[in-house]
Amino acid sequence: MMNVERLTLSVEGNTKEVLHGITTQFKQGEMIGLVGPSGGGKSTLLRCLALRDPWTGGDYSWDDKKIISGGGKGSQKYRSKCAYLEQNPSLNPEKTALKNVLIGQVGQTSWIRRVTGMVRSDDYMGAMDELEKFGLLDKAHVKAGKLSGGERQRVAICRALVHGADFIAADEPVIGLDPKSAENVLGTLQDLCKNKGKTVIAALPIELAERFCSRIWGLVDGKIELDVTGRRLTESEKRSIDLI
Ligand SMILES: Nc1ncnc2c1ncn2[C@@H]1O[C@H](COP(=O)(O)OP(=O)(O)OP(=O)(O)O)[C@@H](O)[C@H]1O
Repeated sequence: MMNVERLTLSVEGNTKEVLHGITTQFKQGEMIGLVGPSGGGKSTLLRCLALRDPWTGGDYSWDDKKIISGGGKGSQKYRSKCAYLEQNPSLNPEKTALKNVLIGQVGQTSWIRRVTGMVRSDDYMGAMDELEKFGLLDKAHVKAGKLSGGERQRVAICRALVHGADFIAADEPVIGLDPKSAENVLGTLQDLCKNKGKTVIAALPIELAERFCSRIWGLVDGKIELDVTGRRLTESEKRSIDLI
């Protein structure tokens, strides 16, 4: 169980509060769709939950282990358990899919590993196994710059898992993908939650959130105004969070 208490995030020298004391809980195996109007704070919340941005205030615990107390960013040990997937995954276009997976993501893996590129042979096997599971074995030696959007996103998911992610925060992970690739990526994330006990929170258009997620958070003006499990939103709920 992840417990978020009074999460606040201020920017511009603490003069502008973007997240206003969010308190919530989520658990392993959940896939949560984050919806809401533009500028409501979705990306900011995802970055905070994935320990990429320091919290201005609040407490964060996982299974009763305190990760953040009164603000801050948490330790590298926990950061490596979280992955942050961007719209456009930041892969090195000159390196192969395999190498990108092995080296890891900024924030999730240590800089030494990324600078030296040093890997052990069992890391190599683990990465190839994971690429195979995602149907990317034939792309392992292709440079990331030559992969399609959906393939790049799946390489990024693979990379997150190889480096031990239990929690994936995804910021509009399928924007710009064709419907089939989008389904493929979201199906992959759904499967990780249902069958591997991973936790995913993803900013998504409402139609996709309703189709793929077990729970929906409506974020408006830095607050979770709606929290619905196991069903679609009603018209009046959609209206209440400015979606229609
Ligand atoms: N570092 C920053 N400096 C100044 N303002 C910021 C910063 N980070 C976020 N904001 C502001 O916080 C608000 C929330 O931004 P955020 O990107 O989290 O919203 P969002 O819901 O993801 O929007 P969108 O759906 O358009 O991507 C916006 O008004 C944004 O301008």
